[in-house]
Amino acid sequence: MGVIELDGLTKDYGDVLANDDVSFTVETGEIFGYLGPNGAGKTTTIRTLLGLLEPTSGTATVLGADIHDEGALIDAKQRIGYLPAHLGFNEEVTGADVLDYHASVKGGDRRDELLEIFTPPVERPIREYSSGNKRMLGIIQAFMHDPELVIMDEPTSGLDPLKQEEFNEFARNECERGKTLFFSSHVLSEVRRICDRVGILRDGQLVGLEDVETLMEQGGKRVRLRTTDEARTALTALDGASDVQTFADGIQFIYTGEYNTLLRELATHDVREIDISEPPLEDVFMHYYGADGAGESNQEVQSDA
Ligand SMILES: Nc1ncnc2c1ncn2[C@@H]1O[C@H](COP(=O)(O)OP(=O)(O)OP(=O)(O)O)[C@@H](O)[C@H]1O
Repeated sequence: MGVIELDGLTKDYGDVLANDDVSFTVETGEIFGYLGPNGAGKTTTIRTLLGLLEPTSGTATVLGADIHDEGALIDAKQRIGYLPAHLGFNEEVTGADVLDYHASVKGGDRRDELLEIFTPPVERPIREYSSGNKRMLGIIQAFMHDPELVIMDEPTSGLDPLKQEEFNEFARNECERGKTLFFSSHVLSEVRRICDRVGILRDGQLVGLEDVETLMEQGGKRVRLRTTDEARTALTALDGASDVQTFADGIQFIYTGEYNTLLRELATHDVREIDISEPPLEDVFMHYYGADGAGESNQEVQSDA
């Protein structure tokens, strides 16, 4: 049995179908990234998994507990850490007070160890915290009772790049210790660095479920070159060439076709400069995010019109 299993999970808010028949399984020891643009329905899934929202239909289990079974879910939550997107700490108490309370409810064996890595000013009242300090306090709270599973909604938002990197390293170490991490994100580069597998959500529907390596392979290569007009026409007509951009003396395109075909075509032209690299993750995800490959922003423009 998976650590998290979703089976046809659906949440209809009335005017928005935020989760539409979502099914997937997260296995023990995985770092699973739950990806999607703003408003895709990630938070809705997370809150449903934790029993904070009632699904319209479908079900899920978390550490074997059915989300409709309140008692079982309460027991399971002793072994789950949760980092919400919006940290609703009482602003008047100190960070230490928050951690003391959490320790009294769920335990806090790892508190000191975590405070060595994440460094909120625990003696100060929360109202004096920056958003990064609040996030670090939230991370400590999520992990301090050494849970088997940690569910996080945008865990690195507000952290500076150095702390983000420390979080990534910490997450990988947790995974090696056999912990399972499930987190939502739209920061694609962090997903590349730390996730084993991703589920991609768009308009409430799961549109992709891949391991990260496969995702990157499917993304092809970005080819950028300076060449002649005639070569530009021939190269961009190749099977597997897409997202063509033209510059004054060159072109760039994404290539998912046969490498030998590309190399043979290149050899027949005057190529003055060439760079073949991994495409930006945004491009890899674009065909999942956008209905016609054009992406969310375009859809928003259309719907506003
Ligand atoms: N309580 C609610 N009542 C009505 N609609 C809601 C409610 N909560 C969320 N929604 C809508 O459901 C959709 C999914 O929202 P959700 O917060 O789950 O997305 P998300 O992927 O977590 O977005 P973000 O990355 O911006 O946090 C959005 O269109 C949102 O406006």
